[in-house]
Amino acid sequence: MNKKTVRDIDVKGKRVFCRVDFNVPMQNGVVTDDTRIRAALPTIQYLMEQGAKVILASHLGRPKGKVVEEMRLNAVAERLSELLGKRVVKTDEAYGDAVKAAIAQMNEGDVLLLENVRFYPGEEKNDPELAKAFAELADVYVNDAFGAAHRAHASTEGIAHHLPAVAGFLMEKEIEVLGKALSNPDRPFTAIIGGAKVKDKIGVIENLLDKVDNLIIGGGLAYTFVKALGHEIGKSLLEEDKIELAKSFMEKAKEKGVNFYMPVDAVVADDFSNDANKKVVNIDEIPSDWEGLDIGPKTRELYRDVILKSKLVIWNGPMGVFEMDAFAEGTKAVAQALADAEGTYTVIGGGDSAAAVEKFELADKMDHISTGGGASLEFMEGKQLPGVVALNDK
Ligand SMILES: Nc1ncnc2c1ncn2[C@@H]1O[C@H](COP(=O)(O)OP(=O)(O)O)[C@@H](O)[C@H]1O
Ligand SMILES: O=C(OP(=O)(O)O)[C@H](O)COP(=O)(O)O
Repeated sequence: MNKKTVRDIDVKGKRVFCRVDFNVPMQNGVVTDDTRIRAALPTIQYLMEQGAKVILASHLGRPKGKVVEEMRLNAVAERLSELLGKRVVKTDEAYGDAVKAAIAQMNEGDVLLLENVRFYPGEEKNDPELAKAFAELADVYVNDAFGAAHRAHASTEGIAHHLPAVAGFLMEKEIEVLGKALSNPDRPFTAIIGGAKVKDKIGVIENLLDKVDNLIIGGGLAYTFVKALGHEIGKSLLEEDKIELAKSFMEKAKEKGVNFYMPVDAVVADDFSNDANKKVVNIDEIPSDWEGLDIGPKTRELYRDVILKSKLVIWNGPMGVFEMDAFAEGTKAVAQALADAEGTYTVIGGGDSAAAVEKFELADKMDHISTGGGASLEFMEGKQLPGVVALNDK
């Protein structure tokens, strides 16, 4: 990565505004998954050890510029205090005089968490005044919020124009792993793209077709490709306006010598529910009033073989409706193949694929699980992430 990191600057005694992504799931005021908090610990602990005054900032949810009580960061501060074994001070605002006063009380190695930055309308508008108000709190800016790096907001982008601005360790690792995959991959390099909609994955398929040896398609979006081959897909998900695009992707794959893998069979159901009637059919035999909700057993075998023969695999998007146990087998089989693949570097794009490997308790078998769904998708589309671009070059 050609951006400066926390290693490149001296932070002793300095006030460090560190943007993290603590956008974590919560229920009844308790953090239910602290993965993103734990992922930021190396940077926070490093800053503490170096004698910085660590001022953390994050968004939570989408409060749309207003205070939403359930989206306060108090529970996050509590969980962070437990993980650090040190009390984290939490302010009720994210800038202004009260916050400045709290910061003035900090000693070297102390940690303070600001209130949800999205309580202010200027955050998502990247309002220069708000960026300045954040910058006034600190001497240095560190961005460790990979999950929000695709957002050009006041605390992820604007502030970087007012202070020395560097990446944290999580940001560095995410960019290096994904960056290496796209620029200098070990081969065979396989991408597995699933999920609901072709529309959401156009950019990533387009970009990856120039880079991969194998492209595996699954999930709801696969049915538009099946339709493009001329097969009936019953009530399966279809994006009529993307059929031509699906055809062009298959043609492009052929031209480029990319092996394009599609489901050869499917688990179809007579209703979109966990206890629907279901059966396995060949992909060209989907009955007219049934819908494909998972890849079938032959497809699972086929995909497993490709995965086991790869040196690098990137996975984004489930193979079926994995939230329902009846249609989780395909996604589980792919996760299991990744877990079993020895000598294969496995990268899980965030979002539902990360949720799936957690659900199947295979997370510790993966080499890298991205903390950003949208961010890793945009990165894989070949887009520049504003939160990274704004940091100081090496
Ligand atoms: N065959 C299918 N039919 C309908 N929905 C599906 C199918 N396969 C997967 N899905 C749904 O797609 C959703 C995930 O899609 P998406 O948001 O695009 O993935 P990601 O978050 O990994 O980018 C899941 O909720 C899953 O249930
Ligand atoms: O959870 C996030 O996105 P993700 O679910 O795509 O990983 C990030 O915190 C970004 O949140 P946002 O999509 O509300 O900007």
